[in-house]
Amino acid sequence: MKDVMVVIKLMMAEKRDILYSILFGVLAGLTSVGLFAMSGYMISKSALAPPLYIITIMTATLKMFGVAKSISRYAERYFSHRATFTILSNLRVSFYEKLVPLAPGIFQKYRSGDLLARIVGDVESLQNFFLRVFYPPIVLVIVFLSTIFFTTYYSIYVALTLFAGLILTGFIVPALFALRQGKIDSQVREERGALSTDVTELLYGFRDLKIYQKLDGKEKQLGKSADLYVDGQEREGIHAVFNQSVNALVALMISWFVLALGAYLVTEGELAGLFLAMLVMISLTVFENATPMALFPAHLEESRHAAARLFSIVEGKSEEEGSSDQLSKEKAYSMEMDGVSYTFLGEKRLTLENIQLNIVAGSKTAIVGPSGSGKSTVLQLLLNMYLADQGDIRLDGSPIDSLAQESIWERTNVVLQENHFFFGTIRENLMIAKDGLTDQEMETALLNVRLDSFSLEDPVFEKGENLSGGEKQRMAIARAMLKGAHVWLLDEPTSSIDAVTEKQIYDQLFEAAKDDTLILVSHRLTGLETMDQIIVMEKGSVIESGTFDELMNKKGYFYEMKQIEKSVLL
Ligand SMILES: Nc1ncnc2c1ncn2[C@@H]1O[C@H](COP(=O)(O)OP(=O)(O)OP(=O)(O)O)[C@@H](O)[C@H]1O
Repeated sequence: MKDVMVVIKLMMAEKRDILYSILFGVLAGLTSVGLFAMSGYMISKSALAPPLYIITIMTATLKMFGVAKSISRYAERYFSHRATFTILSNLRVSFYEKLVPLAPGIFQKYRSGDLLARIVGDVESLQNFFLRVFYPPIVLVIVFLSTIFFTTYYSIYVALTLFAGLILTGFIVPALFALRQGKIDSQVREERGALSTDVTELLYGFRDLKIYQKLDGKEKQLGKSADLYVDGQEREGIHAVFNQSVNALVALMISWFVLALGAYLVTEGELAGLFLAMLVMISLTVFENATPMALFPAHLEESRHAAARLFSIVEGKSEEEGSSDQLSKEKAYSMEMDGVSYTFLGEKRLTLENIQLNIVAGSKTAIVGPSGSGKSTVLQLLLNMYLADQGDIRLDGSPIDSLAQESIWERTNVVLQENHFFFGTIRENLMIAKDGLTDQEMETALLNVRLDSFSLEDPVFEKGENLSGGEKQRMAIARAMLKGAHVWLLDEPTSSIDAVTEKQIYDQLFEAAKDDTLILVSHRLTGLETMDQIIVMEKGSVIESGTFDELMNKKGYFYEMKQIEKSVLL
């Protein structure tokens, strides 16, 4: 229920539309009852051949009720849907804001398809919360109680019958069906998550599945998930319609009972026959509002589950949480790690163990070591993408957890091993580096990374499919150069680039970063002579550090690696 309270809190931002929805909902309900009551009364009254002016007044009142009913029903739909869409949009924004600080750690816990199913599907399920759970019962109770109050004036017995009908169709019948509907709904949600996960797997792995001729198997699996989901939806639909039909049947039987009771009261002389048709019409109409209540528990359960599934992802994170200290925009900052250890979620072995690092502001550092030794993880920790399990990380002397994440990302030029490119043009992909970039700045950046054969108008396909590995890396470097921050975190930025181009790019890059702090993760050991510091990692630990000459003179691990590299290159 805690999660539903979060939704209610977000909903309350739309108080005005909620009030209008209730107000017009009540008006629509009352005018509808009034319209039918009047028509019932008019039929009986007309049979007694009243003067023409009475019939004219009654006809005019009937028309007035008809028009008022249509207008208020329209207004109710308008305000309730407007409120729903605004609430959904608030919900998406609030959820996204909570999700951002958790990324990319979130991908260790959830598969992307499942995340997508939650963000799209569960948020969408919550639209029923306001439309079908929150305000309709308020409207129903007000309309019903007003009608019952009106009916007591004519017959207390009919009023009591209507009251019993309200309890039966509004609460008892829906509660009887609620349990089974809840089970079906939760199955359908699971099936939706599974289908979404299978679809994303197939889309991401399409090429490899084709090459390894395993596409058929995956497609069959996807087909099965789709069939299960469709079957689930069918079951859900049938059960929902059955619930509504049973509720409608109960409502109809109560109207029959009102007719029989009314007829008996007329014969007993306790009710004027003139009002019998009116009371029956009232009963038929007032239950119109109660029939949708059959789905109330199902929608409530669905909303509760959807909210719980959604907020379980961001549990414990509130918007107020997080630090607000900022790093300086103007200058390069220092970075320190003191006894830092880190283990990936679900892993048993330590990924990083007791790391000591001291990166002086404005210095150039290389981190080298065999594949899997933890170099990239160090960069991720310095970016505050992952949180260290033990030890302290300080940026510019401040503990990393006292700094706003945004400020760290804003002050760093980052090139990771995998960089994302969006569908669009080269210009659009470069423009994400910084606001207000001019075409000339972007063209210079392309020239600096030797991509001047590209024009800013050239297309970029989804995930940069039409760019080679080296071109993608050069685009990523260009983007980092355009950002203009004073700290550089580069994770093997030129691994797919030929040696000549690599040298030219590094010349430009080191010139641009001459006063900045720079960390370069590299497999290659060439060109490290000018670095202020080289950190050598193995199996999650720093095993050596020093300048190029110091490490070569030491004749340790780095020296050995250098000898192997030389022998391979010769
Ligand atoms: N998301 C993850 N979940 C679990 N384990 C991970 C994850 N990412 C990396 N690892 C593991 O952590 C260890 C360190 O990985 P890391 O990427 O930091 O190494 P690296 O030195 O940068 O390697 P490479 O030079 O191949 O890029 C590896 O053993 C890797 O298997």
